[in-house]
Amino acid sequence: MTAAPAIRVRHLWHRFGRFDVLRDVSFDVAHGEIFGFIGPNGAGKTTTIRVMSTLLEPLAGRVEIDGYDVTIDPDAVRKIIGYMPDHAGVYERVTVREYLEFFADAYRVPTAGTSYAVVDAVMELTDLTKLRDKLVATMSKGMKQRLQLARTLLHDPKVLILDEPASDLDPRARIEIRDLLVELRNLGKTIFLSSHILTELADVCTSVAILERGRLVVSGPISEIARRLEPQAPQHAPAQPEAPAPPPPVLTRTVKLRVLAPGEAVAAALTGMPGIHRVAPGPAHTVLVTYAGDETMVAYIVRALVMANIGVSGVEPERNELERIFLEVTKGEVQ
Ligand SMILES: Nc1ncnc2c1ncn2[C@@H]1O[C@H](COP(=O)(O)OP(=O)(O)OP(=O)(O)O)[C@@H](O)[C@H]1O
Repeated sequence: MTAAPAIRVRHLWHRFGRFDVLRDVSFDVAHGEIFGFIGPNGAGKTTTIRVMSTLLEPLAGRVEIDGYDVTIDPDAVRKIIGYMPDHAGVYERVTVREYLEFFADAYRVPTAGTSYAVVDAVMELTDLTKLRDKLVATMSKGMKQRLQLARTLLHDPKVLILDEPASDLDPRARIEIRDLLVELRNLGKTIFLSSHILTELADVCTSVAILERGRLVVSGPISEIARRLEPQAPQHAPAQPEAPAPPPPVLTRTVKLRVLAPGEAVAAALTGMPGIHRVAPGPAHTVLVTYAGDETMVAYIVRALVMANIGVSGVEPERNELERIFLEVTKGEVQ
């Protein structure tokens, strides 16, 4: 493994006409990550991806894939990446197998004569073996998306760059793509994916970069960003103010608990516990507990309930970490 990150973007600028589409974008993607590149429509995600995939020369800045500069060494980059554009068409009048054999030849993948073992392996991995003789034209959108992903895997790329891989998919197809991405990561691939819908693949991402109007708002591992956004204790006692200063805003989280007792019993058990802000009924016989603090508070809450003889059968954050980060760092242009 090289010392260089899988993807390194430095001070990337791009302009279409007089419009700055990317403005000083910098971030790193470590090897083995599933990295979510998130931003609203028009934020500049596809433009960044096209630069990373050697399809567009940046106006300024530098992008490296596994240490290779996309402008200086595009051929080396193309061998390392598997790029799946958004809304790419597929050839319709061929079978799944014919489609993949065609691209295996186009990529000059060694095929051991006409046996195309690599196509078999990729179909197996992407769960397309059963559909091998199916005409592409008759496949659902989700299946076609899987076929596209299979195509990007034929030359065994180290880094997958997927532009909106789950857009327009129904929930089942989305889950299937998500599971496949996790499997690919377990095989050692680095996966860079973009999305304008926050919740789409958020739960599989290990790190994210959030782009808004061509500028990077935040990037890094989700847990680290969340920690950075934790309210900090004041460093110094404030000088004696004339009038009492308004209290600083307290950032809170809400956890949804499934409990084997009425909500009033939960409220009674948690009343007076430091950090608890609110206990309210939640959907479908759950209780929403709002608290200040980090995840250890959840452990204290559960312990307090168990000590009060209240069984807890489920614990889930009302909003996942990424959604919380999003709401705090963006200006509200994201779904
Ligand atoms: N070839 C082009 N010529 C002129 N303007 C362009 C071109 N490509 C993109 N743009 C503009 O650049 C901005 C960023 O586009 P880009 O496609 O990178 O955004 P995006 O974040 O991928 O959005 P989406 O989620 O809609 O795909 C948009 O305002 C878009 O209209």
